[in-house]
Formats: sequence, C-alpha cells, structure tokens
Amino acid sequence: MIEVKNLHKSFGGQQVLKGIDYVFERGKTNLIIGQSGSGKSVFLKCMLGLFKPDEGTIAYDGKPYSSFSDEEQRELRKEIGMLFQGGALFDSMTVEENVMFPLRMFTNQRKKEMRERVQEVLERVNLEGSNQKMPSEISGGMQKRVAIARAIVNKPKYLFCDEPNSGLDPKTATVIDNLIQQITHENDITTVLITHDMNSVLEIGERIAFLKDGVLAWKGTKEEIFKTDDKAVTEFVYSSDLFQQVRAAQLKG
Ligand SMILES: Nc1ncnc2c1ncn2[C@@H]1O[C@H](COP(=O)(O)OP(=O)(O)OP(=O)(O)O)[C@@H](O)[C@H]1O
Repeated sequence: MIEVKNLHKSFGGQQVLKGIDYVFERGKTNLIIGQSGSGKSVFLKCMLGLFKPDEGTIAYDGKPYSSFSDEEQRELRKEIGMLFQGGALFDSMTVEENVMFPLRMFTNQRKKEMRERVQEVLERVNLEGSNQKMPSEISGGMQKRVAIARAIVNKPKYLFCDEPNSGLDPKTATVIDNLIQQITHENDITTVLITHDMNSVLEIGERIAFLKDGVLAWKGTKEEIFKTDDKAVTEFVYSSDLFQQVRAAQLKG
C-alpha cells in the first residue's frame, strides 16, 4: 500500500501537484488517468523518489519516505519494479542479460541462482526459449514481456508502469494488461499504472485515480466510472469512442 497525503509539487512558479490525497492499494491494479499535462508523470516520479515533494508525505506500507534512512531508501529501491514506456530494454544485451540486470545490481546471488530465477520469470511471461535472443529479434509484445520479467525478477512489493501498452496493437495490449494484473494478484504487489488507454481502464481498472490540473478530481472503479455524472470525468472518458460504444450498449440493454 502506498499512502499519499497532501502532495504538492511545483516547478518554478508552476504548481503541478496541488495537494493530492490518495491510497494505492496492495494486490490491486491502481490506474492513474488524466489529460496530457495533468501531472501523472510528476506524481509517479514523486513516488519513485525521483522528485522531492514540496509538501506532503508518501508512505510505503505505513512508513513515510521522509523518515527513511539512506539504507532504508536503498532497500526501498530494491522493492520497486519499474516498467518504462517503450520497454527500455538494453539493445546490446540478450533477453536473459536484460532480465538478470536487476539481480546483478541489487543482489549477491551466484550466476546459477540468477539464471534459475531468470528462467522462472521468463516462463511466467511465456517467453521460455527466448533467453539468448536479442531485443531486436523479438516482437514489440515480446519486448514488453521481457520488460515485465525484468521488472518483477527481484520480487518487488511495488510495481510502477508508465503507459505499458504504448505502441502495441489492441489485442497484444490486452494480453500485457492482463499479465500485469495477474502478476499483481499472484504476488500481492501494489501496482501503479499510468495509462491513456481507455481499453486498459475497462480491462484492469480495479482502482482509478483521475487527475485534472494537478488535483485528484475523481476516484473509483471501472464499474463506477460508467455510472458517475462527474462532469470532468465524463468529458474525459467519453472523448473515447470505446466508452461511448459501451455506454450506448448499456443504455440499450
Ligand atoms: N522536470 C520538470 N521541470 C519543469 N516542469 C516539469 C517537469 N516535469 C514536468 N513538468 C511540468 O509538469 C506538468 C505536468 O507534467 P506531467 O509530465 O506530469 O504530465 P502528464 O499528465 O504525465 O502528461 P502526459 O500524459 O502528456 O505524459 C507539465 O506542465 C510539465 O511541463
């Protein structure tokens, strides 16, 4: 669980986050949605410790980050898995080397142990047999699965995903969404996922935080987002054809 209280962040004179209170639940896919420039990435970067909030607290399983010692900050970094937009694999490394990278960085495991763990996670993302391939030799969807394997290889407590679906066709995007959700449930991870994809909202929006101009304008579930009359949310989600079609079907049925 990640508990955010009264989070403020400005750059120069521009207030980007204006006092956000929110709880990201453990074992759930927690989505952050909102228009471009609403502050989603800045919010994520505050939780990753890349930006220092001007005001407010972020607590990881009950412990505020501001009270962490240097050692505890290092420990927290080990407990975080990150899935970057575009996958961000190392092009010059094989699939196995990519996935092994966090183990080399953060553990003292022997090669045999690391290889066994890599094998386990590659099997989990259905990529057994691809260990020695280079990223350029596999499809975009497979690259995302390698990136997921790398993000979970260290058994993270927290998984942050920045638009994990970007650049994928809708069917592959759904496979990736479902995989992230299954892994979140299986391992009881607190998963925070930024998305622009309304299909993801429908598929895995167990908890949704809607940001508007740096304010948490609405929160709820994928079931609730169809029922809300909140103007800011409806304006945003019904700009998507998919939502309009689902709403029309609901009204008919
Ligand atoms: N390092 C920075 N320095 C100055 N301003 C920044 C910095 N990072 C973000 N901003 C500003 O904060 C605002 C919110 O940006 P942010 O990237 O969080 O939006 P977003 O909701 O993630 O948008 P998008 O959906 O397009 O990725 C923008 O006006 C942006 O210019």
